[in-house]
Amino acid sequence: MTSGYALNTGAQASKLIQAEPEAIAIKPSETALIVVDMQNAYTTIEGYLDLAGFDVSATAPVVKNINSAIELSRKAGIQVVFLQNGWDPQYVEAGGEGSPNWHKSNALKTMRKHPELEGRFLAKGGWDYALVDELTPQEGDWIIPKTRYSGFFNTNLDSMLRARGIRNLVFTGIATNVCVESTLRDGFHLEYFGIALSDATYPAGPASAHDAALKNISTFFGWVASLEDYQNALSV
Ligand SMILES: C/C(=C/NC(N)=O)C(=O)O
Repeated sequence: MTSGYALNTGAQASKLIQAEPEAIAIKPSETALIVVDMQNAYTTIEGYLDLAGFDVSATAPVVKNINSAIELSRKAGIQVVFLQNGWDPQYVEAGGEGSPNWHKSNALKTMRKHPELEGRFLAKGGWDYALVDELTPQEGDWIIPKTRYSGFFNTNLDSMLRARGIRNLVFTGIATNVCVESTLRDGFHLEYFGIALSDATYPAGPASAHDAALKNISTFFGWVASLEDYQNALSV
């Protein structure tokens, strides 16, 4: 009798990704592409990061590279996972003064400083919260809402990955030094192998913040590859 569910038999060939500090082998069925917070807030002029004073002028090539990574992943049978950051429109999920998030979130701080922006940043249902038009999830992709920097914190991400035997996480998205790094680090502590794509990620802050985050990842928490490295591995 067939149950209608596909079992992961583990018979798939490994793909070798050239990466820093060394090449890493992944099986597509045991790998997910994590697309971190590709929302208007982080990517688009007039979004949160832009209005809070961060430079988002060079995000277009990153969006294009993420699109390529998504298409390559879907073709290879790699699960695509969109993370989406934000809170309910009343900001209850953001935490009040008793939460460090209330004190450190530049979105909340900017809205407090400019009351005319109140309710605009990262509120579920709004334009700022929405994923960018260029990266629309398709059937079979997962969308995981989150309320803090790490995609593992207070979400179902770990159990959803674990249930499918997924052990490797390829990271794209914004920001390299905040939500990408936070999620990759939490993944490391949960025994996931994290690989950040250097040209499919973008910082909140200067290029040096991007470089430092990638250096930290390749030295302590995971691996760093380029989109081309990912493409080359999957095409073999
Ligand atoms: C600065 C920031 C980064 N978020 C992210 N997606 O990396 C924020 O959410 O305030």
